[in-house]
Amino acid sequence: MNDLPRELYRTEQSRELDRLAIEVYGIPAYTLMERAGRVAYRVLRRCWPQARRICIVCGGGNNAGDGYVVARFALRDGLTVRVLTLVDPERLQGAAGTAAKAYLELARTEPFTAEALGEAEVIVDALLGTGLDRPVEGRFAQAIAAINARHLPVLAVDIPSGIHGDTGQILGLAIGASVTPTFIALKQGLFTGAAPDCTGEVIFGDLEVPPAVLIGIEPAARRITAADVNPHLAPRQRTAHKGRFGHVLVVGGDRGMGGAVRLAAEAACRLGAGLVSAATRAEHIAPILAARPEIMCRAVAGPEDLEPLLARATVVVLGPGLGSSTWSQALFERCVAFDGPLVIDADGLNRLAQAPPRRGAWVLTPHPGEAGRLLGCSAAEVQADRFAAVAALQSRWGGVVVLKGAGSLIRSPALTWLCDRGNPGMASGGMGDVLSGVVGGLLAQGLNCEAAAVSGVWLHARAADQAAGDGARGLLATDLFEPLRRLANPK
Ligand SMILES: NC(=O)C1=CN([C@@H]2O[C@H](COP(=O)(O)OP(=O)(O)OC[C@H]3O[C@@H](n4cnc5c(N)ncnc54)[C@H](O)[C@@H]3O)[C@@H](O)[C@H]2O)[C@@H](O)CC1
Ligand SMILES: [K+]
Repeated sequence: MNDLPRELYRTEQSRELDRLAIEVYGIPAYTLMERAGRVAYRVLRRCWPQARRICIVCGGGNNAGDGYVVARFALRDGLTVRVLTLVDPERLQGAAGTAAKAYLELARTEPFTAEALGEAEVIVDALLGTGLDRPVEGRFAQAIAAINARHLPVLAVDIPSGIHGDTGQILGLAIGASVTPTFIALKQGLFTGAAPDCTGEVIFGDLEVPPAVLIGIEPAARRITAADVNPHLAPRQRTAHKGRFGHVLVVGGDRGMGGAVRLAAEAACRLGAGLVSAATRAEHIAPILAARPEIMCRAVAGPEDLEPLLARATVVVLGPGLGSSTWSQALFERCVAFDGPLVIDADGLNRLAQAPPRRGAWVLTPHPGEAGRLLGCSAAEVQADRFAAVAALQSRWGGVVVLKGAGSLIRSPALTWLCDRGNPGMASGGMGDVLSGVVGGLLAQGLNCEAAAVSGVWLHARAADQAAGDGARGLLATDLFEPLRRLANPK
């Protein structure tokens, strides 16, 4: 994954890049297709070196053209190749028509049937690429369902058929691939929405297109890499003291939800905040202190009790376990007026939905359900276009917005960032509380909202990957603390 470029593009931009490569840089369309097919074939051989029987399923566009090139390379290597078509190869146009013709000079194709998948060991999905412009139905849907039903290794050419390249949404039905070699530019939809369940490993081929082609087309989003994060985590000076690293105040933990405060507060400690306080219900004080004596715990009965704490805080994390009582409402109202950076999560976001204040220096960290409540739509509608949702949230609420979920998105006034790390073990209670504390801990050390959100999301996901090891099921939020500490001190 580390070899992937960091720039992400929309499909219309990737088409423009193709056009520039062809028209301005003089690379013939068929040459690009040959290179795409060669990359895909190499990936196939590398992933399944023992496979001898390959089935290539082709649609009617350039994605199919890539498939015909793969078929030709496979034939040349003496593999048993079956090309199954959804569109008569004689009808293919342009470079795809050339690729189909070159294959037909060597061998025949057959119309797609589920039975014709026969004894295949690997299936190549060359049905639909970035030209997908409507929901998959009819024969295409039947073909995708039949391929998925085989549970065989599948290589998806450029993008799994049925996935929309801009949103990662499944339009109707999509191929579940094991690996997706993708070309020229990374499509932003490969890494979020439903796509992470469908792509398998994404492998990039630049098709030898000169980097100059990319100049002038502003990427739609950026993948976060270590290079974006580690410069913010420079080694500390020997003379450092805790007064230099901020004071995080975590506010939340209504009755029955004290754990959320403890998780956020400990996460802020683990990221290196100088001091961390928690303001919560009286009954949570003893258990939090027993578990983590480094956290300064204060019982708050109402907003007046917050005053001395807010006076000392440099950052407030508002929301973990905050609940929806009158106590919660009063604390919320006082804290959103805090004169410093804020992280708002969980119940804090639900309160924001009811009373819309707008404020610059904050990081909002909704999951799709909370994002839906803020935008007045369903979580499913948020998931259908996460890029649009995070942009709408940021434009309405200001600050920096983190839309959580596979392929977390971070939207600042200037940029959209995407995190392609993390694992399904993070789908467990308390993970969001840890993230809000991580971001708070980074803000306390002087990072701005964008840098804290980008770095926090990435460190949190990387910590979860390290903690999960070989198995995501059963991962606990507290398992992230040790790897977080390691990651907060990059070598
Ligand atoms: N020169 C280029 O432009 C290159 C393109 N490449 C390949 O070309 C692909 C894009 O090619 P195209 O723009 O021809 O698009 P596609 O190959 O994705 O297919 C478009 C065709 O599918 C039809 N279609 C769209 N949605 C459908 C649906 N739901 N059900 C049935 N049919 C549907 C369209 O009407 C159109 O005929 C890329 O994904 C990539 O694989 C690569 O060969 C690299 C170079
Ligand atoms: K495809």
